[in-house]
Amino acid sequence: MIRIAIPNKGRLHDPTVKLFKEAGLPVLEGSSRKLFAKTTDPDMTFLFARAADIPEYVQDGAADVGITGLDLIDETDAEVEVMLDLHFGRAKLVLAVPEDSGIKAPEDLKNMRVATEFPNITEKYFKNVDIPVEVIKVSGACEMTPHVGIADAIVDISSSGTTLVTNHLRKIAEVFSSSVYLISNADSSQREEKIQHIKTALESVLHAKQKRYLMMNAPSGKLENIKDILPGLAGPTVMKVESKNSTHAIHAVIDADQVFTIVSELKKAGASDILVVPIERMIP
Ligand SMILES: Nc1ncnc2c1ncn2[C@@H]1O[C@H](COP(=O)(O)OP(=O)(O)OP(=O)(O)O)[C@@H](O)[C@H]1O
Ligand SMILES: O=P(O)(O)OC[C@H]1O[C@H](OP(=O)(O)OP(=O)(O)O)[C@H](O)[C@@H]1O
Ligand SMILES: [Mg+2]
Repeated sequence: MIRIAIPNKGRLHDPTVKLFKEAGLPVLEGSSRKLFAKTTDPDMTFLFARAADIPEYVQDGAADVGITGLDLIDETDAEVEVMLDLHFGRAKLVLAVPEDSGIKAPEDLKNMRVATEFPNITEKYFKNVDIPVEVIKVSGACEMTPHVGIADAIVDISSSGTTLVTNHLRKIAEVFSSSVYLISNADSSQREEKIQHIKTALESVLHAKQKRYLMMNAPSGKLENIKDILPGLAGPTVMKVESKNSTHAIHAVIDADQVFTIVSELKKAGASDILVVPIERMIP
C-alpha cells in the first residue's frame, strides 16, 4: 500500500485535491475530519495531515509520498527526496522592517532581533550572509512583533504583499522562494514503481496545462504554409476532409502562451474554423 500524505486543511488542501482529481487519482469520500481516504487505485491511500507535519511523516515512513510547501520542507530539514515542483502555493519568505525604521539592508540588523515562524530558514539565511542576529520564534501574527517591541525585523510569508502594507512593514530582502512539491521517502521512492506513476500522473497534468490542442480546416493548397507556422511536437496531424472543395483538417499541440500569435498567423495563412481546446493530461 502506498500512502500519500496531503494537507488536511489550509490553503494547500483544495488545490492538492483538485490536482489529484485531474491526474486520475481522485480523493474519494475525503473530508477534513477524516484521517484517510481511498482513491480509485486499491493500492494507494491518502493520509490527511497538517502541511507543516508532512515532511516528517514522509521522512519517518508514515507516508511514502507527500505534498507540501518547500519552505516547510526546508524548515524541518527533513531527509526526503524532493521529486517534483507542482507550481502552486507560490510564496516568498521576506525580511521586513517597520516602514519608518532606519534599517535599509540585512547588514543593518547586526545583533538585532528577528521574529519568525521559520527559525531554521532564518538562522540559515543570516549564517549564510554572515550577520549575527537573535532569532525569535513565534507561532503566528508575526507582523505585530516589531510594533510591540518584541523584534526589530521579521521573516514572514508574503505573496500578494497586502499583509506587509497593512502592517506598515517594508521588505528589505527575499529570504526564500517557495512553492508546493511532491516529496517521497528516500527508501520508498527507489522501491516502488507506483511512486513513479504518481509523479508521472501529476507531471502529465502540469504539462497539459501549458499546452492547447488546435484544430482547423484549410484549403489543401495552403497546407504547406500552415505547417510552417505550427511548431508541432511531432508535426501536425493532417486529414483529408470529404467535401466538394479540396480541404484538409489540421490538428496540432502548441504552447498555451503562443495561442494568440499562432492563431493570428493561421488566419492570415488561410485557416478557418479554428478550435482551441484545453488538454486534460499529456503522457509522453
Ligand atoms: N499567502 C500565503 N500565506 C501563507 N502561506 C502561503 C501563502 N501562499 C502560499 N503559502 C504556502 O502554504 C503553506 C502553508 O500552508 P498551511 O496550510 O500551513 O497554512 P495556512 O493555509 O495559512 O493554514 P493555517 O490557517 O493553518 O495557517 C506554506 O508552504 C506556504 O509557503
Ligand atoms: O502577502 P499576503 O498575500 O498578504 O499573504 C501573506 C500573509 O498570509 C499568511 O497569513 P494567513 O492568512 O495564513 O494567516 P496566519 O498567519 O494566521 O496563518 C502569512 O502568514 C502572511 O501573514
Ligand atoms: Mg497561515
